[in-house]
Amino acid sequence: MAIFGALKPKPMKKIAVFTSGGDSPGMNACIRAAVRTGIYKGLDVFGIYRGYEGMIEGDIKRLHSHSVSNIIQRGGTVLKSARSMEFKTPEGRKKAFENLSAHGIEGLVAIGGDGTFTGAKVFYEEFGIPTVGCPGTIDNDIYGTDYTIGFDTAVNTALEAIDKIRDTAAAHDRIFFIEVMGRDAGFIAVESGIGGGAEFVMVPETQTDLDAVVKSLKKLRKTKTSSIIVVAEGDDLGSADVIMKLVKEKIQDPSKEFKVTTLGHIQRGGNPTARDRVLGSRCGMAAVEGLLSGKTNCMAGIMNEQVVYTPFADCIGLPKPLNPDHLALIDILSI
Ligand SMILES: Nc1ncnc2c1ncn2[C@@H]1O[C@H](COP(=O)(O)OP(=O)(O)O)[C@@H](O)[C@H]1O
Ligand SMILES: O=P(O)(O)OC[C@H]1O[C@](O)(COP(=O)(O)O)[C@@H](O)[C@@H]1O
Repeated sequence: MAIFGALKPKPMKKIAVFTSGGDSPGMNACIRAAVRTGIYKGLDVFGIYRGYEGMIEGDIKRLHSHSVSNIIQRGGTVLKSARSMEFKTPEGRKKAFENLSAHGIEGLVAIGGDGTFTGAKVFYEEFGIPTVGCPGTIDNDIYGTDYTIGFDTAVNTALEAIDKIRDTAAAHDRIFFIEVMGRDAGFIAVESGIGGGAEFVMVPETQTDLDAVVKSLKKLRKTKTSSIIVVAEGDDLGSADVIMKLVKEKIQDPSKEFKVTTLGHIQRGGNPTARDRVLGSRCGMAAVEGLLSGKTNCMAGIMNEQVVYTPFADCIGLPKPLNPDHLALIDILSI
């Protein structure tokens, strides 16, 4: 007799976890949580080293509870990360599938950003290995989670640098352009700008009005002797250096000194903050629980303090806009 009804998820015995794309502080907490949740639920858990590159090369090892001891406080990723061109080809993905099959791996936890989820989606659609993602990027530009793992640490790193630059900017009456990371998104710039008391924040999401900036800077000079301008690396006008030169040219005031500091990869490293450790741990656990309950092709994120599973298609395809209240705050508080 045929029995109809909802299909029960096939019981899983072996899963693997990997980190891919840009690394971010808190990824280790996420790995640790995925590994230990898997073991707690009776699974064999494997680690894939160097993301999709390691999947293609078969760089896959069994992980135990002690394999993830003493990593929660560390930046970077113990599984290493890589950007893999070969995974973008059907041949590369076939090799990856063969390696996973050889280990009997039936489910994946993919920790990374939108590129990682794009790869995971294509791979799932081709080979059907259930995959749940965790949002690991400092940029916070992923739909389906209030914050991404690593964002809070990156903002705090940028903030610490801005505080230090502010001391010397004030001492010498200088105008500083500080470039923070954010190829396509201005979240780090906005939050570090608010926290650092920046006069202006320039982000890829909005068109930067150079004339308005110059006008305001000239006006501000009557009340302030130094200024901090935070520029996201992907601003439409270019890098902090390019923007500084454009502003300098327009201000035409030889008494004013302009300086540029590019913070760069220090924002990607360092010990994760408490927030990133908790977020990483929650997402890692939710990813494994999601896999075991039959979820796939989606990301485990946290929205309003609750675990939420969002299809990869939405995480990749839907925009995550900046909070307009944050932008207004910068304008008002910089007078
Ligand atoms: N369209 C795609 N098809 C297959 N794999 C992809 C695709 N886009 C990205 N990937 C894989 O995901 C990896 C990580 O993506 P990347 O954009 O570098 O980082 P992030 O995940 O941090 O956004 C890439 O190196 C590539 O191997
Ligand atoms: O030096 P890399 O690895 O290209 O990383 C730089 C990039 O990392 C980021 O912080 C995050 O990028 P991902 O989306 O790939 O995680 C970008 O803002 C920045 O341009």
